[in-house]
Amino acid sequence: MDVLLIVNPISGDKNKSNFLKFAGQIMSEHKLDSHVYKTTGKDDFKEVEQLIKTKSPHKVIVVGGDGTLNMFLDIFKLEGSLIGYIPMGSANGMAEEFDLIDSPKQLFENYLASENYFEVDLLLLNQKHLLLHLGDLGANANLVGNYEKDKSRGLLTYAKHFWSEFINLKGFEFEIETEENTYERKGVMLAICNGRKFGTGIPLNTIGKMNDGLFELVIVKAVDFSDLIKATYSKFDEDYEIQNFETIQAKSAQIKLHKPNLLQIDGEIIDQFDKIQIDVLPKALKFIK
Ligand SMILES: Nc1ncnc2c1ncn2[C@@H]1O[C@H](COP(=O)(O)OP(=O)(O)OP(=O)(O)O)[C@@H](O)[C@H]1O
Repeated sequence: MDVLLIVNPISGDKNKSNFLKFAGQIMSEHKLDSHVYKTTGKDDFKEVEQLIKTKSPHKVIVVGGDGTLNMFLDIFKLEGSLIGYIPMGSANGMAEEFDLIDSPKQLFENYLASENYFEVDLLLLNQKHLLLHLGDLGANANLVGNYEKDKSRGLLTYAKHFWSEFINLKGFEFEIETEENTYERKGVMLAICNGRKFGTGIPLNTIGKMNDGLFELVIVKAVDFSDLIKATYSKFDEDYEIQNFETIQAKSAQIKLHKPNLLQIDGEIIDQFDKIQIDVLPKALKFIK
């Protein structure tokens, strides 16, 4: 198969029917052997795994938020298709990271036309969970968790949970052991970064590269948390705003928490953990450029 197009119909509350019509037309004009898979939120991994294993698509183009891309990492990494990502979620950290500024239609045409790609590392957490972009423990994960549980969506609901988390910021203690050192620390958030920027464009660290075989752990203390908010308004001034965050770069690490804490990966809540082993899977994915 030439192209498998995976679309999350609900991501970002965005209507994708125009885009789908356009994509269908272009693919039939080019006489491409293609298939469109719309996610349902149930058994998507199995369905896509089956499609990829039986049809071996040359390119897989994913339309949705970071969470949609994350759903299929395990199969993408095994089968080695070229991946095109079209951001249409509510928060699109990967779009910021890859600087995807073209419209969805333009991106789709670019991906069909190009055979060039760049390779990207993945992080493996506790031998089980794949992280493409950013994960964290503490304040932000709690915020994502409370937002997900809320029946209402949208910016106002997000703001409500943001303030309740911000007013009740709770520090937690943890130990980080890397190949080189052991660190005893306390913070309100511990970020695990393959990339550098939140979906809003807020940079968490300035040294991360997604293909260097390394990751960054960023410790955010209560006083620094307000910097994160300030940084929202000055996202172009990376070096100035985030100079306070302690950043530990490593090839592998183990985090031990004194008490279990909620972990979010690429915007999705995973579970509570008191121990997290982090390893890098170097150059595990091929993204079309
Ligand atoms: N048809 C569907 N109905 C409901 N949920 C779905 C559907 N398809 C996918 N999902 C869910 O969508 C999530 C991924 O959404 P993604 O993060 O890409 O978009 P988003 O709009 O940015 O999300 P959010 O608003 O939660 O941040 C996954 O948890 C997946 O299970």
